[in-house]
Amino acid sequence: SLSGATGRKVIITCAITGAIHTPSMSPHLPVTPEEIADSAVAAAEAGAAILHLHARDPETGRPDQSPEAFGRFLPRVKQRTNAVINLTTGGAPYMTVEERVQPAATFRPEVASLNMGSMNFGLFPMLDRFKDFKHPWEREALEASRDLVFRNTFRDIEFVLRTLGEAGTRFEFECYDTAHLYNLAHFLGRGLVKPPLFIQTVFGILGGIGPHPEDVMHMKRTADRLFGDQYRWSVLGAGRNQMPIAAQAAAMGANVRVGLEDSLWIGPGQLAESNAQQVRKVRQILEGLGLEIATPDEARQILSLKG
Ligand SMILES: C[C@H](N)CC(=O)CC(=O)O
Ligand SMILES: [Zn+2]
Repeated sequence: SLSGATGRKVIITCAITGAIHTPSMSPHLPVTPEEIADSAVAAAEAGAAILHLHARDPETGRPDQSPEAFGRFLPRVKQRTNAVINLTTGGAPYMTVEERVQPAATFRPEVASLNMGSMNFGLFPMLDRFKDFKHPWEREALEASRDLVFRNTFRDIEFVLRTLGEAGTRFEFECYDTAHLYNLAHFLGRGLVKPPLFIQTVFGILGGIGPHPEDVMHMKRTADRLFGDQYRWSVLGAGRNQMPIAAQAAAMGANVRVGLEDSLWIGPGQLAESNAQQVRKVRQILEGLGLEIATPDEARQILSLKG
């Protein structure tokens, strides 16, 4: 059964590389198609049921949202694991929604991320922590985030829902604040999204809600009120908040997301050596709470995925 002998089955999502962190920040950030594929498979072997994937230019590490870039590692990942594939439609926050939707429209994954509102996306504070950059685009991207609006209008969101929904792709609804939960409720009210809703509440990104335990409570209370049992809750904490947020929320019934997309760390001032290392750490925390890890097929059942 999905609620194991001792505890509930918890879905671990691992976000392998993302588009926020840059290669000079950590030698362990997967950049090339080989690195992304190997890291994804290792994360699945460590216990991740869902793999959230972005692509990068192998030379510069710059985010690359072209279907070709995803095609360089996806077949290899699918050959080596039956983990659920979750392709980003967020891309990098400065890309257009037409560009951002291309990989998922091409590969029709079981899951695609969907950002539920427009927001400031403050990456520039990382310039206080990281000083030396190999590639000029790295510092430029962080600096540019002072003026950056991550655009996700109601028309953009509807466009992604219609473009991908037709192919049976379901969504990881990225909610960075309570407003985004209300936006999701709006689309539920219009029948444009179907329960169970996989809601990924995001904590600690500058421009979104903070990482305080009361912020976690506030997002959960709001989601419970708006969606009742029609949603499956998951949390991600950015940076140093990753494991504390996972621990608190898992004890309250949440699924969890880890990965180098969301945090480069494994401990205070200690860079994580791999995505799998973060999966093993969060797994330890979850099993310490008496919880069991969901397999990919159990995750498909919990989230009603097309499989
Ligand atoms: C905070 C995360 N970067 C949220 C994210 O993963 C967005 C996406 O890819 O669509
Ligand atoms: Zn992402």
